[in-house]
Amino acid sequence: MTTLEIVGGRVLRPDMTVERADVLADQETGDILAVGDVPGGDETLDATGGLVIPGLVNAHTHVAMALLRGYADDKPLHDWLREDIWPIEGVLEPDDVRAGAELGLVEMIRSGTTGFCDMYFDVGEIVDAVDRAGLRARVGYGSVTVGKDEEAAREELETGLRVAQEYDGAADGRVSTAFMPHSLTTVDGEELDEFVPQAREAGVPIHTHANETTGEVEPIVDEHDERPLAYAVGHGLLEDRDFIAHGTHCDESEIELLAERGAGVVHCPASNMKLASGIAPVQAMCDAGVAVGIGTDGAASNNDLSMFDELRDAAMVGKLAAGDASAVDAPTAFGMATAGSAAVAGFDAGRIAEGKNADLAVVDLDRAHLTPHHDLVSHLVYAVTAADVRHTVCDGRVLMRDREVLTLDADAVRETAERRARAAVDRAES
Ligand SMILES: N[C@@H](CCSC[C@H]1O[C@@H](n2cnc3c(=O)[nH]cnc32)[C@H](O)[C@@H]1O)C(=O)O
Ligand SMILES: [Zn+2]
Repeated sequence: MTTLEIVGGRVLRPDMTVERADVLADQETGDILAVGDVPGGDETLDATGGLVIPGLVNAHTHVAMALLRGYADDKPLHDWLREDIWPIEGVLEPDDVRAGAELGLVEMIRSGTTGFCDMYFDVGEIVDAVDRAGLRARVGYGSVTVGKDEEAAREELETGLRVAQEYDGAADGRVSTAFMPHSLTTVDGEELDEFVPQAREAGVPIHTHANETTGEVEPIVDEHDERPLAYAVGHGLLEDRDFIAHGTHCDESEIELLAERGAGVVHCPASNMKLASGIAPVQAMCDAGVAVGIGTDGAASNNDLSMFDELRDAAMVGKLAAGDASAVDAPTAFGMATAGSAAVAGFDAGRIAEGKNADLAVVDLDRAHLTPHHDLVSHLVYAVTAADVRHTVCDGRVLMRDREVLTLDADAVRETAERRARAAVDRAES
């Protein structure tokens, strides 16, 4: 057994209290062995002046879209996808997806994110990048069938199933998968009826975008005379390991349905604000007992992958939505982005406790904007930024030490991404 010891810092415990403690991780199993007074480890990380926190879990993103950051802004979802994003995604090559994924992974490691859920294409490239970068991920192929002929539509869904089976357990078990029909309006009900049972048989959960905009809710209500999430249940979705992205426009009956069935929701506040999609009723979901996590969505609708920005957005917009300054308080927000997101993703992470995955980050507290230390959970949600993250660890392995990313060559990743992004834009616009 080789061990990693994180020494000299304070530790955020699962009950959101902070104590002076060291953490010992087993680097073979990737689990936390002990928190408190621990024996010396084979490898040491210095956390003096820092706070050891569970690594953040970005429960819904499209990591390779880092390549499209700033490519198309200031439009609503429908136009943004159809006029800009889908056309340029149509010219992306597997090496572009790899370059975008690596760029996004560097940004995640730098901002203390240790796990994420991803929906995209060329998933093999993403899995390879995750394997080398050292993070934990649940990945899938986003199947879109709208506007496609029958054969192409079937191919999309078959690819989704094949990808979910092929990569489950990859990267020494750090990669898991899901079947990912893109949304309730871009895949139709009969297609779900045929493919959802096959995903169940394969034993993978199902992840889809749902109720993101009113433009996605209205057609389903008009055509089927039921709310989208009731429609989803009618087509075999929303079992307890399943999770939806957004849930921006959920009424009371849908919140109840999610709670009853145990399906998760990933709140993406920045994307919802930027595309003016709406404001998710997050406090009401939490009150009803819905499993809620937080995600950034892709960097083209955010425009960054820092979960610290997302935490602040989630707390702020949650208060506005509820008309109540006590809604989505700091411990609730931080819990959603760690244990909440981990539960939605199906990761045994999100808490610093014995037996949990050793997925964590160390935040430097000795900074003017984090002074004084009245309440460190408040700082994590309202004041910490990505640049305050000093070390990042996943599965007991150090991915970033003293702000240096160890698993990817951050400069080379940035140069390749810049070059490939330019070439992709030239192809898309020629
Ligand atoms: N199989 C499809 C790709 C689907 S991947 C998932 C898709 O979701 C898109 N996407 C990104 N953000 C959002 C969002 O907020 N709502 C819906 N779709 C999004 C993303 O651009 C990508 O096209 C194909 O080959 O074209
Ligand atoms: Zn999305």
